[in-house]
Amino acid sequence: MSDIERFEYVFLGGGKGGKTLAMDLAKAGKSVALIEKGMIGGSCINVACIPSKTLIQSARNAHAAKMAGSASPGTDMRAVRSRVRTVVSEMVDINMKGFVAAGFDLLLGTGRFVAPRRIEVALNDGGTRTVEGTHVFINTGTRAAIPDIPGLHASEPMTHVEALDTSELPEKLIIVGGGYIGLEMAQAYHRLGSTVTILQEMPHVAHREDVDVSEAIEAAFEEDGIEIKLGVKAIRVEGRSGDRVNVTLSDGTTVSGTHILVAAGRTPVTADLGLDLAGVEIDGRGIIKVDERLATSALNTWAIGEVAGTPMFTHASYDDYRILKSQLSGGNRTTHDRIIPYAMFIEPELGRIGLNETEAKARGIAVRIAKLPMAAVPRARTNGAMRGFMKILIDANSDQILGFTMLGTNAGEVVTAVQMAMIAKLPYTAVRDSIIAHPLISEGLNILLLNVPAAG
Ligand SMILES: Cc1cc2nc3c(=O)[nH]c(=O)nc-3n(C[C@H](O)[C@H](O)[C@H](O)COP(=O)(O)OP(=O)(O)OC[C@H]3O[C@@H](n4cnc5c(N)ncnc54)[C@H](O)[C@@H]3O)c2cc1C
Ligand SMILES: NC(=O)c1ccc[n+]([C@@H]2O[C@H](COP(=O)([O-])OP(=O)(O)OC[C@H]3O[C@@H](n4cnc5c(N)ncnc54)[C@H](O)[C@@H]3O)[C@@H](O)[C@H]2O)c1
Repeated sequence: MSDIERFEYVFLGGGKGGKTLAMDLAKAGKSVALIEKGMIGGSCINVACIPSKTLIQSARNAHAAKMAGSASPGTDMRAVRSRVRTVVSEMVDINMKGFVAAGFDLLLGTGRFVAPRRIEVALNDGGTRTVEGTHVFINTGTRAAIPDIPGLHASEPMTHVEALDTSELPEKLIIVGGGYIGLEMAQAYHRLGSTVTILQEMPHVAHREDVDVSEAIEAAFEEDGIEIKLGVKAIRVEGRSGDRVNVTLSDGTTVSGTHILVAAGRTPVTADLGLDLAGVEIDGRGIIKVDERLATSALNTWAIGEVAGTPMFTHASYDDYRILKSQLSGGNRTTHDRIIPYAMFIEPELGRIGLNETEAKARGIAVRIAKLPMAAVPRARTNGAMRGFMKILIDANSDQILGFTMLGTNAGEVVTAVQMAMIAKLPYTAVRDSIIAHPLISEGLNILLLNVPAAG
């Protein structure tokens, strides 16, 4: 074993929360090491949010040109990939500059615990280093889960990693999974010119949402020409992605395509970390067990982001950073009761903060509900974006806003406005009676909130 190098703080994996805390601590003069196997800035920047939102924007541009009546010259996937790569590499560069400016010790290689808070790193350019931290943070993320379907592995399916870095437009794309990645990629590739079929084993896509939301997404996608097969399991895959694939379904039918993309959830990156040697416990799914301070079962060993079971969003990993910063400096911020908003970047866009109807019912919370079709919002009409609706949940006995879901153009931004009202604990009437500029999409909130049933 190489000599042991000692640091006050060691980070295994450089995801959103970890890299941010590492930079903060290093800037404050602490001795810090960050071990990263290759993705400077983490998965969001390299293989997830940033390349996907860049690809989605290219697909939107192609769609808008088509809607405006421009002759469709066909997609130049080399140009699309080149744009994605440029945006990613610029952001990697910004991250690298931030790392250098912060001045922590960056170990490029794969880390593995060999003892509590001691990690051996197989360096990418050869050799090993062993580092030990007074505090250690695990921020290794997740990777695409490949369901155990006969023939699927052998078909060499794409995951988001390949789908976001290709110069080849699939002629007929089969997507396994109708969640975030499946839906975002399905619409993007359809707009770029692929024929797309989504296979979703649950009764609906976006299965964590209320059924009216899922059904509206299904209707919008089907109207656009994306095929969705609901409530079916793929039971066998034959062929190879990139050439020809045939998928046999549980209902006895077969779907054929040229490519297959798996978007069926995530597996935590914990299996090869030597966590048993570190005294760090995992649960049955391989997720690191943490308490509400993000402390693991081992002394001074913490976990951050998806590997700790934090909801799978960059802003949630970032909030883990806030929690750990607070914990290290004697504060008391925890994961308890935090409300995490999210947006799904499809059109119509999906955004949500707080409870939906299904969750309120399951928790026995009495609510008043108001719903407004996007067609009632003037700006949605001017934009030709009338699909979807807004839905708000108000406490039955007070005027507090408990949750807001929107399927419609700019949903993520409108959700943020509602989120601010919720943080300020404003009664819904304050938002209802506020002057919102005309014709913004947010103006729909004025109209929506007029429809809230009276209390009692
Ligand atoms: C296609 C896709 C699109 C997404 N879009 C969005 C979006 O629009 N908005 C949003 O909020 N979220 C989005 N997400 C989720 C978001 O990317 C993650 O929640 C976010 O990146 C947080 O990740 P993290 O902090 O848990 O770790 P990650 O960012 O995954 O970082 C883990 C790091 O650990 C490194 N690592 C792993 N093992 C080792 C080891 N043994 N040694 C050294 N290094 C190691 C990895 O290389 C990686 O850099 C998307 C995800 C995907 C897959
Ligand atoms: N806009 C965003 O913020 C964004 C974008 C992409 C990803 N993400 C994050 O990444 C996470 C992972 O995304 P994801 O799409 O892989 O997971 P997901 O959990 O969102 O969706 C996976 C879907 O696949 C289905 N499924 C699972 N196994 C299947 C099978 N064998 N056959 C057919 N369907 C199957 C599930 O029922 C589920 O609906 C998301 O939960 C989200 O938190 C966020």
